[in-house]
Order: sequence, then C-alpha cells, then structure tokens
Amino acid sequence: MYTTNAINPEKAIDRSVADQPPAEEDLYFEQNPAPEYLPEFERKLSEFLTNNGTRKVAVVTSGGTTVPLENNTVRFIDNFSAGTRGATSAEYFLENGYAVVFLHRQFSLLPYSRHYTHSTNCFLDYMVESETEPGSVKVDEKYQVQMLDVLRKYKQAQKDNTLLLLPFTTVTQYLFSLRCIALTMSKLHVDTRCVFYLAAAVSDFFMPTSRLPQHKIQSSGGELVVNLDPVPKFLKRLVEAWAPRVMIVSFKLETDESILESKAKTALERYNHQLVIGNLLQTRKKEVIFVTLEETEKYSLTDEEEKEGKEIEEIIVPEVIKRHDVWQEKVCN
Ligand SMILES: CC(C)(COP(=O)(O)O)[C@@H](O)C(=O)NCCC(=O)N[C@@H](CSSC[C@H](N)C(=O)O)C(=O)O
Repeated sequence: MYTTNAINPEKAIDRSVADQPPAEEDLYFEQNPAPEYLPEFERKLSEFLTNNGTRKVAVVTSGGTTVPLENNTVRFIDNFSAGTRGATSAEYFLENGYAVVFLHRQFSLLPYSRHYTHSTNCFLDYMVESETEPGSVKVDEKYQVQMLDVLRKYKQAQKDNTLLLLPFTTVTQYLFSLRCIALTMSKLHVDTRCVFYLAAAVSDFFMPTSRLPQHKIQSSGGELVVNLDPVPKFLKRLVEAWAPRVMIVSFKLETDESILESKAKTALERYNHQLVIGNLLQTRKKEVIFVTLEETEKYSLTDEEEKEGKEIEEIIVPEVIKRHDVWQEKVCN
C-alpha cells in the first residue's frame, strides 16, 4: 500500500528544491480561472469511482478543445475532432469490462448514440410510420437487429453505472478537468488500475485571460491580429506528478506521414509516458501505429474489413488493454 499527496496539486509537485520559479504549468492554473463546475465535477467523479469498486478504469478524452477570442465568446479557434475515435474506443473499453470516464467536447459524438446522430446517421432515417398502428412510429425492420444491439449495450452501461460523461469546451476547462481526474485517481488509489487514453485534440496555443477582450471584437477595426501563447506541455506533469502510476496513452495527429513516427517518439522522450498511437488525419479510420521507445507496430483494416464496417478501434483497444495488463503487473509488483 502506498500513500500519496495527490489531491493537493501543490503537494503533487516536488518543492524540495527551494525557491524554484513557478513552472509555466503552475502559472497557467494560477492565471486562468478554474471552471465553476469543478467541485461538482470532482464529486461526481469520486462517486462514480467509488461505485465501480475494483473495476479497471479507462479515462477517454475525446473531441477538440476551443480557444475563445473574447470573454463573452462569439469567436473561437477550434481543434479538429468529431469525437469518433474517443466515442468508439469508449464502447470497446466498456465491452472489455472497463468503467469509462468520458471527458468529451460538449455536443461531440458520444458512445452508442454516435450510431444514430442528428447529422451523419440521422436517427429519423431509421424510423418509419407503423402501417399496422397508424399514428405511431417504429424502427424500420431492416435496422432492428443492429439498433437493438446498440440499445442493449447503452442500457447495460446505464444499469451498471460504468460510463460517466464529463463535458468540456475550452482548452482551460479541459486541462483543469484532466488534472482533477488524475489527482482524484491517485487520491482514491484507482491509479494502479487506470489507463488514460488521450484522444482529444488539444490546443497547442491559447489566449491568456489577461489579454482576452471582454466583448465581441468589432470588425470595423479592419484586420484582426491574434497573438496566442503556447499551452504549457501538460503531459509531462500528468506523467510525473499528477498520476505517476497510471498508464498513459497519447495520440499523435499528423498529416505528413514522413514525420509521424519521429514526432511520436519525440513525444515519448519528452513526456516519458508508455505509448503513443500515431495517426494521419487522412487515414485515421483505417490505420494507426503503436509507438514505444522500443518498437513501432502498425495496425490497419483490410479493404474487405473496411467494407464490412469493421472499426479500427476494435483492434486498437484490445491491444491497449493487453499492454495495460502488463503495465499493471509492473506497477503493482
Ligand atoms: C483527433 C483524432 C484524429 C480523432 O479524430 P476524430 O475521430 O474525428 O475525433 C485522434 O485520433 C487524435 O489523433 N487525437 C490527438 C490529437 C492531438 O491533439 N494530439 C496532440 C498530442 S495530445 S495534446 C498534448 C499537448 N499538446 C501537450 O503537448 O501537452 C498532438 O498531436 O500534438
């Protein structure tokens, strides 16, 4: 049994070297306001983790973070992500017996309902007016089997209370939430059976609160010059201080194949976590690479599998779980 100071962020950071200037990550949390809902967020999370007893936990982040350009936000910079990777992966973690904390961009795709969304797979396309009972609607016969399968899994996750949906919108909300989740994992000693699966598309730049205009920027002023600061590199703090016993999997998104593996390796060397899953924007649904400091392995769908509707996450998640089992052995012994 080990003890941890983790819930207090100050104690989670090594202050043994006196008079260290505050790290940029600390400044970020001091100079940008925490989401007002954070206490309730932490309460819900603690209750969820306590209710899930000794079940393994996957923290899946999903969707893109925004960078507001005004305090009363009319304009913002967004990071590309529909939430498919995260929502689909969450389903496969649940099917493999994990409880899932789903930290997601508000209104992005969610596990299960992603199959019948308001836009891509409009649920109305699966409904018909009943011929035998005029005035009532029902699911079209040809979709009954698939929809029943999704519905049963969705209801089971609700009944078992194994899926917690926690939303974010801005990069600041995301980072405060991620820190809260990591510190709570450590505080409740869940960290040794937890994997962080960081599929969210996180902003690398942001507008500090101190420079944020209060109201909508007026176009009458001609050109708009936006001066953004780099978002501090949080993965290192997550790995070294907030949750050192959690297995951490990050995703590296590129569009140029020639730099994907090297950028993934650089992230591993910089953050010292366990696995980077590299993917290209243009082929992200068909293939990924698993990069560790020791080796790189490619996983992909055949054209046939793709045509049959197989999802790459059906390959990715079990492979991550296999590695999580190995990680748990190492951390717990
Ligand atoms: C976003 C997609 C491509 C999924 O797409 P949808 O299915 O449409 O949702 C996901 O697979 C992915 O690569 N996610 C990670 C994207 C990302 O932002 N990765 C960061 C690393 S994690 S953000 C870490 C932060 N910048 C820091 O360095 O601390 C990067 O590539 O640099």
